[in-house]
Amino acid sequence: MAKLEARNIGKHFNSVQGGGQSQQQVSAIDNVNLSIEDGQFVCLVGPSGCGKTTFLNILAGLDRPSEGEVVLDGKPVTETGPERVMVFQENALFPWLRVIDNVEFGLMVKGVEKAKRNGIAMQYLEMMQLTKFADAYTYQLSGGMKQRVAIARALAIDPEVLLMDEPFAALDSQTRDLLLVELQLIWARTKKTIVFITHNITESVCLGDKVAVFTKRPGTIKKEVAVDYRRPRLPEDDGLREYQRKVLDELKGEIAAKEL
Ligand SMILES: Nc1ncnc2c1ncn2[C@@H]1O[C@H](COP(=O)(O)OP(=O)(O)OP(=O)(O)O)[C@@H](O)[C@H]1O
Repeated sequence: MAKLEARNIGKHFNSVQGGGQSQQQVSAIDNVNLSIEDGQFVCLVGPSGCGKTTFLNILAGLDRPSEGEVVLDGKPVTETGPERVMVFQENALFPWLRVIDNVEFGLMVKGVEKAKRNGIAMQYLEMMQLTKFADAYTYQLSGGMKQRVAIARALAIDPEVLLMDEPFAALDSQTRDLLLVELQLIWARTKKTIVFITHNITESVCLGDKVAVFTKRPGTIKKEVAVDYRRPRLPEDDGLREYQRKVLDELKGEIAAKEL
């Protein structure tokens, strides 16, 4: 049985036009089907505006589909739950809290007592090589460090599924390359199921067991490219080129040349 399954998901939004004069329905995604195994790393790629974030929000239970259903461990998902945690692109940390308090936050909400949550948070900060920065405020950190704090905060809650919306998009390429390897090591250690949106084809084949390629809006999955290559993978690995080409071939018809 799949860990997480999207069945015929569609989503329409009502968008207001002409200063509120008329309403138009925008179909963001249509008939999206995706089956994700326990512990699998799945990347989602597609043209801008094809509905990837909409789809991830629906997997998280942050939004409801207009059609279809999401099934987690055989049960329909109707709302958010502690077993699924989102990691956003940037600016998702609380700037008024220290790093350690950010990582402890979800545990505090769950009612875990102070000493225990501090121990758990320190363990994840150590995993992310941020122990020295536990007492720093987030404005004192680089972009890459902030994203590592965000990942530590998500892992500290011990979710079964991590839903990551372009978490490395705002990083410089050197930091991103380091985090690509770190994330694979953490994933191997924690055995989480991960769904990861990216615009970057290299990133998608470096991370994913499979890459689901979306069409342009209304987005639907046109192809799943399986990436059967050793880990940890480095973005510059020659063996990943054939998978990059496969993903690119699928994307070509969907994307304006300037986006490639
Ligand atoms: N709350 C909303 N109300 C109206 N339209 C919306 C809403 N959310 C998303 N949309 C529309 O749905 C479509 C898909 O948006 P979405 O953000 O999911 O795409 P995306 O693939 O994640 O885009 P990008 O790659 O640029 O981040 C877009 O046309 C967007 O304008």
